[in-house]
Parts: sequence; structure tokens; C-alpha cells
Amino acid sequence: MECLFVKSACHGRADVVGRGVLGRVAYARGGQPPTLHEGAPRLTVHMAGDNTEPFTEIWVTDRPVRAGVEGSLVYAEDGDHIFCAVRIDERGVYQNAVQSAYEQAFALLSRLGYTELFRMWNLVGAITGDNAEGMENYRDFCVGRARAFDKWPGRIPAATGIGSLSPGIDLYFLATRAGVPRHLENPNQTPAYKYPKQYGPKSPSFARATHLPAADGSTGTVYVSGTASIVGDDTVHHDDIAAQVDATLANIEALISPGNLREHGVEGGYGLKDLDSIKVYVRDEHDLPLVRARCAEVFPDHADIAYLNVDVCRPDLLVEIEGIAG
Ligand SMILES: C=C(O[C@@H]1C=C(C(=O)O)C=C[C@H]1O)C(=O)O
Repeated sequence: MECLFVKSACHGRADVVGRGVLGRVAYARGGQPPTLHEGAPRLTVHMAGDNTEPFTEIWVTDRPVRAGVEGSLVYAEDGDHIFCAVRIDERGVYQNAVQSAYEQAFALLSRLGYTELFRMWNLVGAITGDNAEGMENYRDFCVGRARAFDKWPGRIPAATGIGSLSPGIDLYFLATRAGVPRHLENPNQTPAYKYPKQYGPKSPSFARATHLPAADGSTGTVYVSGTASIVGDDTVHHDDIAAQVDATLANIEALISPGNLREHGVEGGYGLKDLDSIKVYVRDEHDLPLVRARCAEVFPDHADIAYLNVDVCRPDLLVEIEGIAG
């Protein structure tokens, strides 16, 4: 399985043609709930604006694909991996709907035998705005997700929890039955699931990264969660975008370094030049040029990299970066 970013509606990219599609996520200027489109799940999320380019993230495979719909979940599987997407429409309080969407996804993964959830994306409208009861939408979301994980026998994987530009919550997941993932923490950050109560009644359920082993015995793939300028559990470098970018990059470097992988029982290691499928979330439009310039310096020229001008999960975070090392 491989992730590709296609910059326009064009289907002509050579590395997509003729391959199976497990899922498409269109980062677009409006949203659409997931459906089956050309035999594969397609979710359209409202996350591109006037100053950032829409693109489609495509999960491709060389194995035969079987797609399906179950309740509000849309999915496709290839025997090794499954992609699954669901949308939660706008409502006053999200936690019950989030718990139920996660539980339905978990039930599907269990029934089809993809018991190793390794990556999830949570795209939350008005993420730092308040719900109908005055609780921040992100905290409300975290309550529902945590309740679902309390009952899930598996481990908590890598994730992104980020703002989107329309109300409601879009979720998509990747799980596997090939190989055992290892979920990684960052030596410089408090595990998010242990954040103190000041950040919300239920801590965010995610790991800093998830490692999937390779079939050929090489280091394998590290799915890096959305990473920001947080040290311990504190946001660092308030109102300083350049310093927040550097702290974010330092966090990613520490996370995927040989030393940290070894701590988690994984041989090998990566640096920023090994990242691909990179998404860079920037809160304030006026910071885009600086962030683009810095990312162009540190990430490989050949990497797929997309910029999105959206809110981050804490009001004081100006930037967040995710990617895949391998
Ligand atoms: C930036 C942070 O968290 C964000 C929120 C996440 C979530 O709730 O799933 C996952 C990673 C980040 O997108 C952080 O706490 O460091």
C-alpha cells in the first residue's frame, strides 16, 4: 500500500494508473460525505481555501480490492490493509456520535480481521470553537473517542486531530492484518493519552507515531502523527511561527531517530529527508510563506507535500506537521 497526492482532479498520474485504490480523500473547497466512487471509497473534506491548493490523497495497492458500505461507513480492503471513512454531521454535542462512529469502525475492522489499527485522521469543524454546552469541540470529540477506545482491545495508534473549514467531523482510518505495528512515543513529549486534565476531561487517544514492519526485513514504515510545538505537555514558543516550526521539526526528528526507534524495539531509523506524504497545517494565512520556505529546505524535493490553512487543536498552536517515513 502506498500514499500519493494528486494535485488536481487529474487521474493521469503514472503511478496511480492501473493500480487498485483503497481510498481517496479529496482535500477540497467544500465537503461531501464518503461514498463509493469508481469502485473505491471517496471522502471530500473542506480543508482547502483560497490560498492553498486542493489535492487528493490516494491510497493505492497492487493487490485486488474489495469495497463496501456498512451503515455510514465506506471501506475498501485488499487482504493486507483496509481503508474506512465516515462523516459525522453537525450537531450540538459530538461525543455520543463520535463514540458510535468509532465503535462501528472497530466492529467492521474486527469482523473483517483487520485488528491492527495503525493510523487515523480526525478532521473537526470549528475545532477550537464551543459546542452547544460550552465545551470546546475538540475536547467534546476527545471524550467520545476515549470512550470508544476504553472498550477496544487493541492499542491506540498514530493520529491527526485537526481543524476543517465546515461544521461536522470527518474520520478516516487505516488498519492491517499483515504484521504487528509498534506505537511510538516521543522522549520529549508527554504521551497525549496522559495529558493532564487542564486540556480536557478525557486525554486525546493517540500515539506519536506507528511503525509497520516491512515484508523484506528492512526498517519498515513510520506513520508520524500530527506533530506540533509541544514539549512535555506545554505549547512552546507562543506567537513565534519560526520557532514553532523548528520545535515541530525537532519533535519529528527525535521521534523517528534511530535512538528512539531502538527504544521501541525497531532497528534502523529515519531523518526529515526520509519523510513523504507530508501535510503541513498552518493556522494563520500570513504565516504560509515562512512555513513553505522552511519546509522546502528540510524536506526532500521529491516528497509529496501539501499545505492547509486550518485551525490546530489548541488555540496557541500555529503549525502542525505529519508525514510518513520509509
Ligand atoms: C498536536 C497535537 O495533537 C493533535 C491531535 C491529535 C488527535 O487528537 O488525534 C493527533 C495529533 C495532532 O493532530 C498534540 O497534542 O501534540
